[in-house]
Parts: sequence; structure tokens; C-alpha cells
Amino acid sequence: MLSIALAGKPNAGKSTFYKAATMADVDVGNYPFTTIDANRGVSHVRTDCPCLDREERCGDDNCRDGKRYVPVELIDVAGLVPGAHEGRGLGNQFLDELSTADVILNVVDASGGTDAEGEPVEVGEHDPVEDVHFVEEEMDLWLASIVERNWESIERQSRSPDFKLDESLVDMLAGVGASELDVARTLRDLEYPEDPIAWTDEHREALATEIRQRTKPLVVVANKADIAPEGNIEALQEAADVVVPATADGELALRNAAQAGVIDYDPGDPDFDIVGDVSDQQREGLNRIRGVMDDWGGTGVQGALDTAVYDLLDHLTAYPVQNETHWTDGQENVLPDAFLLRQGATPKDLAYAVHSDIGDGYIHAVDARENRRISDETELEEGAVIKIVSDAN
Ligand SMILES: Nc1nc2c(ncn2[C@@H]2O[C@H](COP(=O)(O)OP(=O)(O)OP(=O)(O)O)[C@@H](O)[C@H]2O)c(=O)[nH]1
Ligand SMILES: [Mg+2]
Repeated sequence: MLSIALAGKPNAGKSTFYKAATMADVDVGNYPFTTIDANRGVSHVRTDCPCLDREERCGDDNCRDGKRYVPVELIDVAGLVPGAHEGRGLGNQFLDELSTADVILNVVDASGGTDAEGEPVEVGEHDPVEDVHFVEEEMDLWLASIVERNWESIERQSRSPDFKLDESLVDMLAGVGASELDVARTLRDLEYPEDPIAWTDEHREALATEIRQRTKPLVVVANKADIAPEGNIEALQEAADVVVPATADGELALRNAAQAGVIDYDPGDPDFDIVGDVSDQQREGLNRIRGVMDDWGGTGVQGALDTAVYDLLDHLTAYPVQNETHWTDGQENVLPDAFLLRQGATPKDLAYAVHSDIGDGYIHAVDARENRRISDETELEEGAVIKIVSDAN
């Protein structure tokens, strides 16, 4: 499963985001380091279900009237402060929690109501732009310290006649999610001495930064948009490449209200309808959330997850089916499985995602939307419905 981690300074709203996105019961509090041990749970990204092209909607639990929710892992870690890689705040051990993540949501308190350490201050007192880059810097330094720690072993390996730097680096960096391709591209882009013994700290830091950029791309979540002073969100949008304005608190309130039957709302909707009895106070609260949604197209929680997976990681959703004619002629109306694959993925990649035996036994694939055999080189598109023919079937 793809893995998304929430990182950022204390008190920015990471656990509130996590709680809203997973509906798990975790601690939230207006003070730094509410979270100490990481929370891991299942959230979802949202896309259009292929059933929207059919007369009947899909009967799967993860499809709500054509809105398809595809599972991803979400990790909520302790707050990060500048200097964390050398043990400040709760230290650096929890940076290790980020090593399995494919993408990071850097939750920033856009209201400026918490200082650099996460202590509450007057709204607007702290400049949230200051909180954007330190997360990347801490992650770079953390990775640099891993490289540093392992360099002696690389030096030792380099004395062997069949030493290959790329292979040794792949071994060393696999744990932080770097693939052979990541290492190959990084080495292509860097200038470095052939002999590992001649590497300086600067070479190792440059390596760490490149690898971090490739393996841990970041989305900035401009949280607390509901109370952010005029101009703060825009300043954040200037300061970072990918910024999603959000109210995690608002999303949590909406999910709770939807669960209680008070509103009609599916995560990621741009708006909601009040369908139950509400007090004046509740109505006022809901309208405040609606204000943020009107400004930014939603609460931003689902939007941030979707941006991370579909835009930053460039993934698509593919749906394997058992029987292509049943899907084509409408006998079968449920798509029980959805897989997130990198853009460029082929039918065989989908086969391997389903199961390694299915991949090993892959014979050919059929596009079930059109009931037509497709070539093994076909690049799958978002919403592909595919029957894999495999001798492991
Ligand atoms: N106004 C407003 N407050 C929010 C929002 N999201 C979270 N908060 C509040 O911000 C405070 C901190 O929230 P948490 O979710 O505990 O923050 P955290 O980042 O997990 O904090 P640590 O675990 O200490 O690192 C709480 O008082 C939340 O209610 C939001 O969208 N708007
Ligand atoms: Mg927390």
C-alpha cells in the first residue's frame, strides 16, 4: 500500500488531520508534543470510479455513488522542531518513522497562532512561511547522518575488486525507500570522486539531499485556513511548489456530522447539505467551515491526499477484474479491487501488484471496458479495468 506521512512542527494539526482522514480515535491538544508514538492507519484517496461510465453504480463498499476511495497508509508522527536531526525536541528517532513513507504532507499552521516550537501565541504572531522549509532541511540532515554513519562500510567495500558504488548505495538506501533508479539518477546528476575515500561531507550531504528529494516529495498543507489572517495562505503558496489550503478541524467536524446523519457529505466534496436537526450554534459552525470550502474548493484534507498521490507521485488507479465479458456486458457490476500504480505502468505491473504469482504467470491482458486484448507494452490509464490472463489464475 502507498504510504503517506504527516510531518511538521508540533501543534500544527497533524493528528487532527489524521483523525479526520482515518476516523481513528487519537489525541489532539493545543500544546506541543501531544503525539509521542506514531499513529498508523488506513485512509483513502478519491477518484472517479469506472462505474460512472455505466448505467448502474458499482456495488463496492469503497464506491459511493461513483466516488471511489482507494486505500493508502497514513502515518502521524511526533512534531518536528528545527534541530531535530541532532536530537532537539523529541529527537531524531521518530524521523526514522518517515523512512517508509512514499510522500510527506508537511502540515503548517497557516494561522500563525503557534511559534516555531509549537507553543500557542496570538493568531498572526508567527510567520508560517518560516515553517515551510525546515522540514525538508531536517529530513535532508537526517538522511545525511544515515549516509555518514554507513560511509565507513562503503569505504571498506570499495577495497574489494568487484565493488560497485551504485550497488552499495542501493543496499544502504533501500531502507529509506530509494530504488535502483533513484540511485542511478542521483549519481548521474551529482559530481563526485570515483573513490569513496575521497568523498567529503559536502558530497555526502548533496547525495542525501538528492535522494530525499526523489524519495520523499512534499506537499505543504496550509492548515487552520479557517482562522488564517488575510494573505497568509497566499504567502505560503509563493514559498512552496505544492500547497493545499486546509481545515483539518473542519473536515473532522464534517465527518462526524455526516456519520451522525446531520449532513450529506462525502470526503472531498466541495460542499455539503444540512439534512438533520441542528442547533443555531452547530449551524454557525458548519457555515464557518463552508466559508473555507467556498474559498478553496473543499476542506483540503482529501485534496491534500489526492494531490500527494495523483499529482506528486504521479499515480493512476487500475482495477483488475475476474471476467472481462461480465464487466463489459454489465452482468458484473462491482469492482472490488483498486490498485495505485505509477504512470507508465503496464498490464504486467498490475499483475505483479495483484500477486507475484499472477505476475510470474502473466500471459496477456484484456481491456474490459472495450473487451479487447491489449499489448503488453500498453501504458495503463487512470480508471483502467483489466482482466489479467495468467497461468496462475
Ligand atoms: N482553528 C483550527 N484549529 C485546528 C485545526 N486543526 C487542528 N487545530 C487545533 O490545533 C491544535 C493542535 O492539533 P493537533 O492535531 O494535536 O496537532 P499536532 O500537529 O498533532 O501536534 P503534536 O502532536 O503536538 O505535534 C488543537 O487544538 C486542534 O484542535 C484547524 O483546521 N483549524
Ligand atoms: Mg499530534
